[in-house]
Amino acid sequence: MAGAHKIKIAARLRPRLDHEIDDQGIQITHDQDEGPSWICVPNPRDVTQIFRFPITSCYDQDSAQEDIFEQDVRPLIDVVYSGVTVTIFAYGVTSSGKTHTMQGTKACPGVIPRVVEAMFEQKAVLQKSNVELAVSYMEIYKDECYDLLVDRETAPKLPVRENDVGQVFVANLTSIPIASIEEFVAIYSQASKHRSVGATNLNRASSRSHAMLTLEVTMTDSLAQRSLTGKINLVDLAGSENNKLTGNDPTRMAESAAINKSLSVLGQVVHALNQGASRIPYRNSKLTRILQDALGGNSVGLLICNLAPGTKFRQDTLNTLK
Ligand SMILES: Nc1ncnc2c1ncn2[C@@H]1O[C@H](COP(=O)(O)OP(=O)(O)OP(=O)(O)O)[C@@H](O)[C@H]1O
Repeated sequence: MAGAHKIKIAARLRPRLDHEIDDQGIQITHDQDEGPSWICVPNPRDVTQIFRFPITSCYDQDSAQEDIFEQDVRPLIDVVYSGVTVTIFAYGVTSSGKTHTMQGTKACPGVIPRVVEAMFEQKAVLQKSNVELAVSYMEIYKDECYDLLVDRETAPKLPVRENDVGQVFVANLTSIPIASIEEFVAIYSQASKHRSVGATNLNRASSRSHAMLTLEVTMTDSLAQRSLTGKINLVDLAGSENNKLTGNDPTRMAESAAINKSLSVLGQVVHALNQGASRIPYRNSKLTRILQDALGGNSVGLLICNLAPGTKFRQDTLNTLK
């Protein structure tokens, strides 16, 4: 799906919110022909200079949840069912629209509910008895992994291990079989409550951790005695941090350092993969270490850069796009 690139990059600019000034700080322009769209950001130090970033999959303020799903996400469902691991990330500063894009609302469902629906639709098309779906859900907070499908009060930090063939995995992570969308919704809403309980206990907001929801499909051919497993990881990344706004609170500074380090390593990994580099720095953060198999090999990735409009986000937008 991504041509020469292992990880496709898409961008989505959210609309201006009611309390925000309409200063048209960040713009999207389209070429007349079929070429890429351009995200245009004035240099904060010299507004006569405009940085232009070409992005093939570009969604402007008026784009709908279904646009991004139909164009960039739905084609990946078949890829998952062919036994491949797919990972979709939402990346961007706080309030740029990551959660809206991934989760959405009841009226405007985002990537997660649409993926779940499409996974069940595809299951119904295939031989039902031989196809099983399971869900797991975890978060990475300050470079440690926590299971969101267990009670947060007692949840231990989960260790990251490597198996005999060098595959990295999170040990003891709960995986629950799901037979219907309703079952998924019940498990997911309970897990989301765990996440907010954890947030209160640890004095943090949920956007200060990375949340990874995984749907795994196992297709068993009993005659041939073989099974095939495909996976889709849906990752709502922590908001990238502007250190100037973080203040001197030691807890916040430690969170901020962990978030920025893991996001910067993710950026380096995506860049190295897309350049075909021989050394990929997966080991430099837990996020990329866990996703090592999901990012490399035959896996497929989609990184959605969420952008907030307005002049005050210019520097953050430049950091995201660079
Ligand atoms: N495409 C969109 N259309 C309409 N409203 C949007 C859109 N994207 C984001 N919003 C609104 O903008 C606000 C911020 O969005 P959201 O909470 O998704 O940001 P976020 O990047 O997940 O923030 P955080 O990092 O703090 O979790 C919310 O009120 C959301 O409803």
